[in-house]
Amino acid sequence: MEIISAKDNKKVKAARKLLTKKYRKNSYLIEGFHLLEEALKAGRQVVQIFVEEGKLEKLGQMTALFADENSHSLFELEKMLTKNSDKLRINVVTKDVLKSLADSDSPQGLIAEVAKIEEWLDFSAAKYLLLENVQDPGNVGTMVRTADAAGFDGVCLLGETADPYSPKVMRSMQGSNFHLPVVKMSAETAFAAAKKSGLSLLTTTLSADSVSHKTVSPSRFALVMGNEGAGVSDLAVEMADQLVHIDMPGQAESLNVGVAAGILMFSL
Ligand SMILES: C[S@@+](CC[C@H](N)C(=O)[O-])C[C@H]1O[C@@H](n2cnc3c(N)ncnc32)[C@H](O)[C@@H]1O
Repeated sequence: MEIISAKDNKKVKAARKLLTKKYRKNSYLIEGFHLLEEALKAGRQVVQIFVEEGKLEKLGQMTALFADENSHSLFELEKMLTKNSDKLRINVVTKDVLKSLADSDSPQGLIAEVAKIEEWLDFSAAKYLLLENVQDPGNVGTMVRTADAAGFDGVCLLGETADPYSPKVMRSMQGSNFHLPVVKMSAETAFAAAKKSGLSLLTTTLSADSVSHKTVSPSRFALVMGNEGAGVSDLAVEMADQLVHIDMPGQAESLNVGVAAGILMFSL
């Protein structure tokens, strides 16, 4: 198999072009074997892989572990790997080329292009996290990961919330997006649908009419977290069944949104 090195200027350029958003319709990039493993476990379709030279065998071993007849994409991947078919593109590159193609400084040996799927969320389960205009990718990814860890049933990204497919959000989700639905929606649709399905809308705000989270214990709820600067919208306040805050005995004006969400997701 051919190995693309930094000397193959044209090929490196072509690879970079393939990975740019413009040339990827309905797909996104992940980095590292761990995230590829999570994507494969979730049965996602892998479109192409850039793997560091010397790590092809690791890729083969890992994907072979997942290959089974119930998982078409994994089965295909394994078949492609062994038969070197051109359907799934596997590009072997030198370490420095991989680094130059990656978004992060340490892509951990691999970049994979994964096809997007249509995700759906109907609010029929017990616990949902709604992020309203949360802009920091690290905050968004961390909250999705925490929602997964705390056993939430889905996360809605409302308004101007950071794109879940951006490399930074993808990295900080650490594969949790493969465990629970992460869906973009308008705030109006999400609040109305959550309430219609009988969930209590718990809006976090530091306003004087909010109550301490220790006093609320809803059985099914949607928790609304707000923007890092402006907090939640007026609509989230109007539609709320309960306005809640975490008591802060110290002098800080507010908590980081990811920290507040973490406390609430593990205590409500
Ligand atoms: C930095 S705060 C926004 C502060 C904004 N000035 C306000 O009044 O809401 C960002 C988000 O973190 C959450 N948050 C921060 N501190 C909180 C607290 N003590 N209790 C509950 N949520 C909190 C809320 O979701 C808030 O919208």
